[in-house]
Amino acid sequence: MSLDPMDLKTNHSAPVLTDPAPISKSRLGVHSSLLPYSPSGTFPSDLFLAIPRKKTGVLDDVRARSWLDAMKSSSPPPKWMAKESNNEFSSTDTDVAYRTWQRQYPSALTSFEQIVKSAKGKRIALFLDYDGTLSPIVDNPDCAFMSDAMRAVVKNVAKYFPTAIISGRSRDKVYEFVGLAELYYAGSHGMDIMGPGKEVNLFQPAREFLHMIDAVFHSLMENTKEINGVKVENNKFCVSVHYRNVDEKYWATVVQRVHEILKQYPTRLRLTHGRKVLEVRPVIDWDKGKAVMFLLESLGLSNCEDVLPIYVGDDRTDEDAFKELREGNHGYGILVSSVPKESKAFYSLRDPSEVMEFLKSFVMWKQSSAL
Ligand SMILES: O=P(O)(O)OC[C@H]1O[C@H](O[C@H]2O[C@H](CO)[C@@H](O)[C@H](O)[C@H]2O)[C@H](O)[C@@H](O)[C@@H]1O
Repeated sequence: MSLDPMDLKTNHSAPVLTDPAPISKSRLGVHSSLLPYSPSGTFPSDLFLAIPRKKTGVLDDVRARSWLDAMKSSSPPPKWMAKESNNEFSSTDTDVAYRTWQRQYPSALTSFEQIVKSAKGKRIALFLDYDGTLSPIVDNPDCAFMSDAMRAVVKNVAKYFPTAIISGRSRDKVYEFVGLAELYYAGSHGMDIMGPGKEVNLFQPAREFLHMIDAVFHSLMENTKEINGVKVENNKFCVSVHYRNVDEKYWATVVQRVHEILKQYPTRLRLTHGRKVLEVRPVIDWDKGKAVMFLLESLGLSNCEDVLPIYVGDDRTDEDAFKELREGNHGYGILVSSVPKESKAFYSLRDPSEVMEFLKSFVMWKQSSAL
């Protein structure tokens, strides 16, 4: 797995890039998929037009500048610069730092016995993130394929435990990558939930944003098209703007173009920051954590006493699920990371290959306990 520089920082080091005007509490719990979409007010009709921009290229907005800072602070200096300033850690230092970190976030592999002990008499529900968890991080998001071996293991594990894939990707895209009809899928960071079988929509809390997100996707495509390396991905209820392949000197331009679009929707859309990606999302009180709780409820597994939910993920958006489980004293979050970082998870795994080992262990444990 390629090491993502973003991992070198803790989750708390970068600002949270959210819109300041969250949805009102009165809408909490309301299935807004049941509400009609109203294109009034904040939805400009001329979004497909390129937006006139300043010639200077200097970021003129505090918020846009803080986005850029977050992108930069989550990337290490180039190797030559690190060497010159004597900043380069030896691999021994890195190993020591990782082992020290593991005291706080023990390996889920070495703690496997402990995990299954606490699962005794309980029903386990598995929640798996996709990118960086089931598939390695790669330069081209369209080529983030999971291995056949991983697919076989996920298929096996789903025979014994209800299993859901929770991803920032569109549900269709992640379904296409995973290809297992027997799973639950929550795409768009949990905003598009489907049950096993063919097209069983369970919940789409951001349905009213569908047209807006689509328009923003096209505007972002238009407004970033001349920036080399940018990739805009339509995730149905959110949009990803990837800058992994953009020269760092153009990151400010990426931010500026995203900001130009986003400021048209000051109360409707917000920006979050993932692994070399900016993500435009609706302002609704919904995230991967809420999706997990929704799925547990739908599965009739929301009784904490006899259910052990386990969530495996690598990204900031997975922290919402870790937090939900930790605060509800409800199962375990497992962070996938090959470098130390702060998390609400309980355990850790280094990379997707360790995730595969962990899932295999579950299958073996279940098979042996059925003998
Ligand atoms: O919730 P996830 O399943 O982890 O999805 C999060 C984002 O993953 C993808 O982007 C990331 O993986 C790409 C492929 O390895 C990588 O090129 C990119 O830099 C990463 O940010 C996906 O493309 C995004 O849409 C997801 O939101």
